[in-house]
Amino acid sequence: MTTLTIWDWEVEKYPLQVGVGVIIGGWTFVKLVNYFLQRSKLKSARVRKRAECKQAKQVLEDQIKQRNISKEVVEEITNLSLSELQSKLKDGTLDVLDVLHAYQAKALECDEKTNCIIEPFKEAEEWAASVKENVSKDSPLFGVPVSLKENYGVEGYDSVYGMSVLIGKPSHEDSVIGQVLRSQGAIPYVRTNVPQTMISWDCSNPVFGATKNPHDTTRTPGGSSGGECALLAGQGSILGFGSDIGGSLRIPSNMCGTYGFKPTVGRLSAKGTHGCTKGQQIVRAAYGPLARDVDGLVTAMKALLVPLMFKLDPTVNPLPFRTEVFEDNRKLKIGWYDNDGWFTPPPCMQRGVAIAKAKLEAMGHTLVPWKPPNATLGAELYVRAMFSDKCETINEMLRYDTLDVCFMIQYTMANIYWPLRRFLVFILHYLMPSLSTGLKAIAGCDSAYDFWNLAVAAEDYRKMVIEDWQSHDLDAVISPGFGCPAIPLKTPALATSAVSYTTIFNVLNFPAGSLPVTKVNAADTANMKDYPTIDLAHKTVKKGMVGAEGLPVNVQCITLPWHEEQCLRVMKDLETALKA
Ligand SMILES: CCCCCCCC/C=C\CCCCCCCC(N)=O
Repeated sequence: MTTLTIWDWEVEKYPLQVGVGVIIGGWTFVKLVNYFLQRSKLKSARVRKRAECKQAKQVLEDQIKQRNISKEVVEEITNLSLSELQSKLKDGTLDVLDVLHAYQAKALECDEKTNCIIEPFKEAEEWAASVKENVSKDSPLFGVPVSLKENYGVEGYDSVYGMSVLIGKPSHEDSVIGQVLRSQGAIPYVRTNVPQTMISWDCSNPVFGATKNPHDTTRTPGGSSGGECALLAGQGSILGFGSDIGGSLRIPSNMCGTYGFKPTVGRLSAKGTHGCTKGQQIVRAAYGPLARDVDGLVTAMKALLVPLMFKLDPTVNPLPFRTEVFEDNRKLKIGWYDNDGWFTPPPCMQRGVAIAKAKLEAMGHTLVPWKPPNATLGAELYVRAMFSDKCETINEMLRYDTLDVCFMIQYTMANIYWPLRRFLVFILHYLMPSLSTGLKAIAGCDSAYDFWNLAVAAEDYRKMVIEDWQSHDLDAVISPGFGCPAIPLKTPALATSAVSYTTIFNVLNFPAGSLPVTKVNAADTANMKDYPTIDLAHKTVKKGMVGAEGLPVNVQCITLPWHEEQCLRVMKDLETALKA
């Protein structure tokens, strides 16, 4: 009888070992082949998607060339404020199509510099014609071109947010915000870039690449509504719409010197929008406007808070815009803080608050020191909620994908094996306490029981902060716009702790807006010599501040839930005082 030998093994002698070996080897081989096949499928999808979007931009560019619209006209139109543009569209001095064409041209110019646009809407021209035909000139957004963050669903377009697995899965309907905007005469014309997963304050992904800051293209525009703010700051948009689950409307506003407003969750509809944390209900995403001035934010809120939105999405609070609250001129008691005790912002951010405080005081308001108690607990609750599923939803989506640098640190921290995590949490507690807290919190929840307790802890935290706020009889609060101004591309993930200035108002679900107050100056950078470098985040910010002169510095205005109009009123007062 002949003996079957495999690599000198005699099968008859070791049948079990050989059998197990063949099964394990075969399984590994199949898994590996599948892994590489899936990866290459996703790579092809990315290549195809990029090519399609590039082609759509090229088609638009060719149309713009044919239209022969002069650079002067483009500048003239795109330099108008929203209220100027509205009145010229209304009285017919400007035509809806000319305005659209000017913004399309300007948007492509911005994109060339910052890579802020994913793609133009092919139907924009058609939509503009329909507005001219069917929408009254008295409608609040008659003929106003608007840009949309990529996670707003638009029929026929896929919302990918940097996850290749979502390519080729288009939305079947428009978001409610998109529908209301169009009913009010607005014309969506481009969709803008975001960071992979949108759980990052940078703005890059493996599908569309990195968006850059128009003030300094070596720096981040912030995120996750980074494409929107880069476009607004470059005058390529007059009104944009984004989302905010940790500062995504306010962080890029701070980095790009634009205006952003995050309402209470449920004031504006989330229906028809996308994101990978939809199942996480402790800290929910808010949707809101981005603009070039406070009036732009107010116009957008007024245009959206209408019966059509309440009908299309009966889950929102049917509260129309309360103009009497926005226009009230009662003097207010406003709390202020420039350090939350969790992350030390650089001097420019503290100077921004000092400027805002002085301006508001000069207007007759009373400013008192106040900060949300226990910012460390606020940060911990935020991270634990965001990763309460132990990152499984995202892990599943990214299984065969290329990981972007903007999400690499969060991903790695969330996926560390538990014995190593425990060890690192213990060691880092003595070396870098905030990183230790973050690493512990990012482990998420072990059970539904654990998740319920987290929900209770978040509720208790909200109650405690509201009580403290009310015991000081505050109408509003001002704070740094973020933990730092724009830092170099690819470095935000190393300074994630700086998000505590914005994430806290997502945990609390308070309305919060961001507006520019000043720019980084030479004294600010010189004062960095005393800046603490206690951990990686502070070190990253200190390094990032080199050469930061001229970058925008924003402040945040915050009010209690559902007091959007009062928040916008404080922003308006501050803007007026700054411009005086
Ligand atoms: C708030 C404290 C951060 C502790 C640092 C360590 C853990 C990092 C984990 C998650 C941070 C998520 C940052 C989200 C920024 C999201 C902006 C947005 N989409 O609204």
